[in-house]
Amino acid sequence: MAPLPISSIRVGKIEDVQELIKSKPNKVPERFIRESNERGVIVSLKTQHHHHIPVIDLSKLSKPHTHDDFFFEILKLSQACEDWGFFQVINHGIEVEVVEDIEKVAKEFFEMPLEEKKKYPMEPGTVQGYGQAFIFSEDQKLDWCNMFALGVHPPSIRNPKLWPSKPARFSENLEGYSKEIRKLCKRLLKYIAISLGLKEERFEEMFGEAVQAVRMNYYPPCSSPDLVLGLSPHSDGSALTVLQQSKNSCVGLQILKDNTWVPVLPLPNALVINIGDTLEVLTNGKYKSVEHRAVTNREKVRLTIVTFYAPNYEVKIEPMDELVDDETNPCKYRSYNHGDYSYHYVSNKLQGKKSLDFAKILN
Ligand SMILES: COC(=O)C(/C=C/C1=C(C)CCCC1(C)C)=C/O[C@H]1C=C(C)C(=O)O1
Ligand SMILES: O=C(O)CCC(=O)C(=O)O
Ligand SMILES: [Fe+2]
Repeated sequence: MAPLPISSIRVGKIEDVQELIKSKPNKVPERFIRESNERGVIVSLKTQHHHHIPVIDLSKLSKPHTHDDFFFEILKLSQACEDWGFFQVINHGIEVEVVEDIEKVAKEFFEMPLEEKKKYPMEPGTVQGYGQAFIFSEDQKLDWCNMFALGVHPPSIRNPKLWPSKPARFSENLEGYSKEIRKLCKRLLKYIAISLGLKEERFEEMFGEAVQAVRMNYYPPCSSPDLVLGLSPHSDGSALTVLQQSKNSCVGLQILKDNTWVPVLPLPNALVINIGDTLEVLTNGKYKSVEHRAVTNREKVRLTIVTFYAPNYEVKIEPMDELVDDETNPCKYRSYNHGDYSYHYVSNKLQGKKSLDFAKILN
């Protein structure tokens, strides 16, 4: 996947949000202020009667007591993927230390002086390194967030110069964490295949050497959270995304359901999973990639660690034959190469589900 030509992109000054609040804690620069229709309203969990995203107990799938337990959980999973595009997993089997260790080094990374973080810059037109991704013009609004993103697997997508030497255990912890998350993604894809009535290796065989990337999002507190967004609305280009919210995290992630922004309540020791654009295409729209965004709050920092898991760039993507029926369920997306979609995805600003127009067959 070739980077964009840097010389053609003028993005203006991108202020570092952590530095901004140190020097002017009560000021929100114009470039962060959203139009009134897109502002991040914080939806209180106490006063609103929300439905919450489904919770899947993975121990019921890996060690079911009965056949019924297994199939009930698979049914819950298929409903979660169809109706929500999001769910949380509990009893996922990843050791608490692995989850805590990555959070610790991520926090330490963001808390280092700017000069140190600037050694790993995200250049305009690229998506790896420290900075703000998906900015392509001088008048584009900025998110109230600092990001650090790295390609992890296969090794060919890594840029070793961007793997930081400080904090000391950053790379070691990220390697360990990524191995565990990769195993989890493979397991989830097996269960998702079963939920679709497919053989369990279907996705693993199709994906080849899957691409895996990580993005750490650090949302500093904001004096006017109602004017800004932590992260613009988007769907993920991946097949699956795994999101870890920091321990004792406040609510920040919201998903768009029936035209309402629904907050995702952080649960202890749970991971949030969402269906990406690639699974939406493969399932011919049966499972949906759902638009989501992050909002900020006045008091607390929020940190999330997000893994994108996707097929190898060489893989041809198209709705699976089993999920297409010319009469009752016609094909909604064209075939394309996953590398081309990745390039398209990262060369456009985050804008709801717009990236998927790339693949839609318009009637
Ligand atoms: C919100 O999405 C992203 O930040 C993102 C970026 C992923 C990537 C890196 C950080 C480095 C290596 C390449 C890659 C593009 C995977 C989303 O990635 C999605 C988009 C596609 C397409 C995909 O495969 O993952
Ligand atoms: O930080 C969050 O809550 C959302 C992050 C996210 O959606 C992303 O990084 O793609
Ligand atoms: Fe996302």
